Amino acid sequence: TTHDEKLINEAITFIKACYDELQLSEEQQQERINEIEKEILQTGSYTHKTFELTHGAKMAWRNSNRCIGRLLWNTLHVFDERDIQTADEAFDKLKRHIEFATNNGKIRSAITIFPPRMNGKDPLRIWNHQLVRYAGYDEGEQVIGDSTSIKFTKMCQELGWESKKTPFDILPLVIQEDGKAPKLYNLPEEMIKEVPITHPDYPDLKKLGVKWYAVPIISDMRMEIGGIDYPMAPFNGWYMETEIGARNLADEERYNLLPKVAEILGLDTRSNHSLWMDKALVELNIAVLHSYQEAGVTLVDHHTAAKQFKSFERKEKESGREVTGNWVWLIPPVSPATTHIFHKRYNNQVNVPNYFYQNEPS
Ligand code: HEM
Ligand SMILES: N=C(Nc1cccc(CNC[C@@H]2CCCN2)c1)c1cccs1
Repeated sequence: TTHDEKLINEAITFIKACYDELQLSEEQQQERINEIEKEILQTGSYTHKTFELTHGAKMAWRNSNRCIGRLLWNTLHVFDERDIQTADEAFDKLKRHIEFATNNGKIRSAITIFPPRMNGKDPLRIWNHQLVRYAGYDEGEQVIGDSTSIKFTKMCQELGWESKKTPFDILPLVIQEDGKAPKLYNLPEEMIKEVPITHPDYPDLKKLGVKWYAVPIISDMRMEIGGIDYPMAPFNGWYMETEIGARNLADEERYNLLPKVAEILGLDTRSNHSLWMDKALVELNIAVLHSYQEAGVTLVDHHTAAKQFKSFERKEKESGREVTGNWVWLIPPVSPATTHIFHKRYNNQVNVPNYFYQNEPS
């Protein structure tokens, strides 16, 4: 079938599912399908109405197989910013997103949707993986900061970015307009909430001078709804503690804190069977939970998150929808077998609307 026929079919599939869920009549559905068919045949594409875009973004979250946080899919705050055209205007909307989502620590899940891909071209693109993230510097024998940011940090420096080279330098936003040269935007420090990591029983942990940022905002994925691609649609939720305590701060290739935590705990790090690494790991995750609680920043522990996911499974069944999921990503990296997720299987079929990886912008 031609490009237009393929798009018409994808649009019809989406409108039927979306209008059924919103309990809109068959007539409204058929009328809208006719209207879209006409627009596609005349222009090669079609434009979502805001209510379709809003529900589509929620359906995309609900279909995200790797996400344990899907119980709240219908509470997503959607900002429709498809009339934004310049990088400067986009920067203003990204600052608004950060402030709305942070909400002084009572995090609100949100997505800001910028113009869709048209004729294979992206009107706007963010080059950052997340709106807030730490820089990484490869100083030969040692890495300073977040090793996953080394390549992006080098690119920022080539674009003229200067920094203090601490382990926690907040990266600038890199926003590209219409395939042109990308522009750098520094986020106001006061806008970025961070959490110092301390432990209720081990005061010495504070001496590590470790912190993490409050709100994870993914800015490099493509949202697909009814055959339309949205290459710039940053979305945030809140963290599950293991992401910070068992991966970002624990991985050898990241901040590699387990040996330091073990020393503070006075553990015997000479033998594996003392399980010192496991003890250090659990205490680091306890510290992360404690620190975000102290700072009044929303965070969920992996047991609560798993229980919420169980509720999501029940609610979806009641709604007559099959839950799809990616077991490998859904089990938490700490004590996975203590959750129900570990002991069952999930159909990893990828449905649309959904969020996908996309080619790096250039
Ligand atoms: C509200 C709190 C939320 C929690 C606690 C949560 C938790 C998680 C966790 C722990 C992961 C695995 C991340 C990793 O291992 O790197 C994940 C993946 C994912 N989440 Fe959620 N999530 C939340 C909200 C959201 C929202 C609002 C969206 C989108 C609207 C979303 C979409 C996704 C997607 C697309 C992935 C897969 C990312 C990838 O493939 O790299 N989540 N989520
Ligand atoms: N809690 C979150 N964590 C999350 C969700 C999606 C993607 C990511 C980043 N994942 C990429 C890293 C790097 C490879 C494996 N994990 C984190 C959320 C981020 C945005 C909304 S929820």
